[in-house]
Amino acid sequence: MFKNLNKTFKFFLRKQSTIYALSSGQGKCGVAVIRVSGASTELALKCLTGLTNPKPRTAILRSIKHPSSHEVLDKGLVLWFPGPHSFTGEDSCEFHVHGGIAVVSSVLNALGSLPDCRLAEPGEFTRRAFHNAKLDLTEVEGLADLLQAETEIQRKQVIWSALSKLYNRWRGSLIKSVAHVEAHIDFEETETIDEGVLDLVVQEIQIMRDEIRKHLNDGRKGELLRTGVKTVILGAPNVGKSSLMNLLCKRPAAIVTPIEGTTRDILEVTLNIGGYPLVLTDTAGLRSETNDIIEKEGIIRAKNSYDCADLVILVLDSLKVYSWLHNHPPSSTSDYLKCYIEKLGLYDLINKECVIVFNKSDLVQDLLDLQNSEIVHLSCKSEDGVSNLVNTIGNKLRKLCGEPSAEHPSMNQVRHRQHLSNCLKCLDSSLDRSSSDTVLMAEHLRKALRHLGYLVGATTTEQLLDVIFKDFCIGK
Ligand SMILES: Nc1nc2c(ncn2[C@@H]2O[C@H](COP(=O)(O)OP(=O)(O)OP(=O)(O)O)[C@@H](O)[C@H]2O)c(=O)[nH]1
Ligand SMILES: [K+]
Ligand SMILES: [Mg+2]
Repeated sequence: MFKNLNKTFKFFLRKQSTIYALSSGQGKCGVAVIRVSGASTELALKCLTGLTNPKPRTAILRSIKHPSSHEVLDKGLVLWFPGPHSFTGEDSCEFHVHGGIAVVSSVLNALGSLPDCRLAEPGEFTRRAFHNAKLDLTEVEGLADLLQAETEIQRKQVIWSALSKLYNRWRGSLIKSVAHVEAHIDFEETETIDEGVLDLVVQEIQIMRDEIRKHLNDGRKGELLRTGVKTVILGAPNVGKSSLMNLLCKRPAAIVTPIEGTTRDILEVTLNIGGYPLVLTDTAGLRSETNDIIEKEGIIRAKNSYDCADLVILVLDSLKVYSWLHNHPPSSTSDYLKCYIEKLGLYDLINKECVIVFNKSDLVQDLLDLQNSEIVHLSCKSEDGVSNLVNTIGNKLRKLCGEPSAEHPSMNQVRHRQHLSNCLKCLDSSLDRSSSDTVLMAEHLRKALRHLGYLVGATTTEQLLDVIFKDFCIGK
């Protein structure tokens, strides 16, 4: 078996060429960083800069020349990171050159002229770091998220090391449990094993199962933070939905006119409110009395967005509320709201997170008494009430996404949820006390372990052997 492993490993080494790429942003910039990784890195350094035996991790100013024409391409800083103490785990180096397009492409071409050197594929540096056990899968995902994180809280949530630590702790404890159950099975007859071992395993599995269950019940907080909270603006025609959208995104994204039924298509903008990512959708005004087929289609689309929304911003026209109240004494604003929601056909609104906006407050004399923190007065015209609206939305977002912290990392990947749910199912089966079959229990635990392994991208056989040898001193 080891012989085969060695062969595979050598094959892998032979296949690995040295890769290079521009790792700072594309286009004109002050300094560009070109990264090289792989076995021929040292050779590349020597051919381009004449350096032999450079001091590791130290910036050295050198002329960078083409290896065959010896033409000076640029003068820049060069850094050498011998493996395994580099990002990828391989020998690596960096060229910090002037950021012009011509300079960058001439250095890339020079590297390309060396044997075994080729341009890196997207993500290849990270993939090599993963292969060399510099990062586990959750950390790789974390790095990708970090590069994409647009808002402050998203950045905070990219606490992949915390997630990775948590998953690896579960995995470590499960590896131990599997090893203990297997040893129990193997040594049952010889009575060299303590009976209490099995009870301890059951206890540990119960604790882990509860922890994973709690982690899974986080209300999709991490995922929301990663993909953005789907927020839909809804209301009757002409109440000012598109005006509200434009006000929040600070540009005339949607068409606003005094004509009812202006908006038909779904319009989406991405926003950052209080550090939380938001995908805001403007929709067609909801009404049943229209014969316009385009508007009808718009209303169907609005209802569809409502169905998959995480947050609803319900907009009303204050002037209409005012006159309705005048004509229907002694009704209250909450009576109006009930009728309004019913008329729009939003029966299950109660099950959604919702912010209610009484718009066009500039048109009424006295503000209506609302007595509800989820309702805000607003005038899109005078912009009165905007900060109150933003705060109210911000509170909702905090409720939906939570405040991620390193102590309570939340799941940010659908993939994590799948593997963890599968793992949980297996743990439940392993604890099914109706059968006292330890062989079956071990089988369920091994399956659970496999799912945690998929999660962090690791195999388990060797670690299992480690525990078996360490904990039981087999062959002593
Ligand atoms: N006085 C006043 N007028 C407003 C306010 N907000 C919007 N309006 C006006 O109300 C009219 C309708 O605004 P829109 O933003 O197009 O309303 P809508 O809800 O998107 O309309 P539809 O897309 O047709 O359903 C426009 O003439 C706006 O200028 C406000 O706060 N005060
Ligand atoms: K309109
Ligand atoms: Mg509109």
